[in-house]
Amino acid sequence: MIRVSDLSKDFTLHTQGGTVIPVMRGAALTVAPGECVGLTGASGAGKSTLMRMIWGNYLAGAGSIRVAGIEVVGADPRVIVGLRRATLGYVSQFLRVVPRVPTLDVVAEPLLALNHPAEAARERAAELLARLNIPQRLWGLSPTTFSGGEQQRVNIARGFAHAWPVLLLDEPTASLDAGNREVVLGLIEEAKKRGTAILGIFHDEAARARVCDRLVDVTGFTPGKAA
Ligand SMILES: Nc1ncnc2c1ncn2[C@@H]1O[C@H](COP(=O)(O)OP(=O)(O)OP(=O)(O)O)[C@@H](O)[C@H]1O
Repeated sequence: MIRVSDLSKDFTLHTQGGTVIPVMRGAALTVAPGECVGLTGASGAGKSTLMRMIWGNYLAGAGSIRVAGIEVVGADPRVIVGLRRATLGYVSQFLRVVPRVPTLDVVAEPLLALNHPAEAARERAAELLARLNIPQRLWGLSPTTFSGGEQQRVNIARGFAHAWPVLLLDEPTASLDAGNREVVLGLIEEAKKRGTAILGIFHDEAARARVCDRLVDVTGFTPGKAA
């Protein structure tokens, strides 16, 4: 479902005399349906950069990223938008939302974008919000004023609203209490069972050991540090 091959990336610091920083060389990995692969490597090794290239936010310098058979490197932005709508989900570390949109709609939005009936979309959103212990009195409010942990749980609910066949998870259990962490691990396990291909960054080692089938150390793709 995800196939990365011979991927490289440099950052050019335009505000600092155009300094070019090579951050990735020859990155390669695959994630099969129903599999969860964890990215490891020290801070700064390039885990987030690799994830953002797959998501289509960072441009790759060279190489190939195929998500459900679609080439992401050099893709037209419309292709990326289409891929994200139906195929590729992403739970980032922080929730970014349009202000004033109620939480229930924030979570239902991916389903509404796929033309699911509004009532069914909101039902699914409510089910996830309840499961993630967001009090019902908050559902009608914008999550912009929520606590960090509440925002993260809204983000996770949104990330699991649609059954995206491919899912990117950036520290989904960070800063969650034990009960909510358990809920998130359960959601990940359910997604794997229905065949979702998952690529994740988990600093929570116990969570990683529980849900990941394999680990890929990105240090092997860091220029000058290759094993
Ligand atoms: N937008 C950017 N502009 C310039 N350099 C960047 C940018 N984003 C990341 N980098 C550099 O790329 C390298 C890899 O960073 P990245 O955030 O991918 O590491 P990471 O493995 O996810 O680290 P962490 O575990 O600390 O989140 C670092 O040296 C970082 O400074």
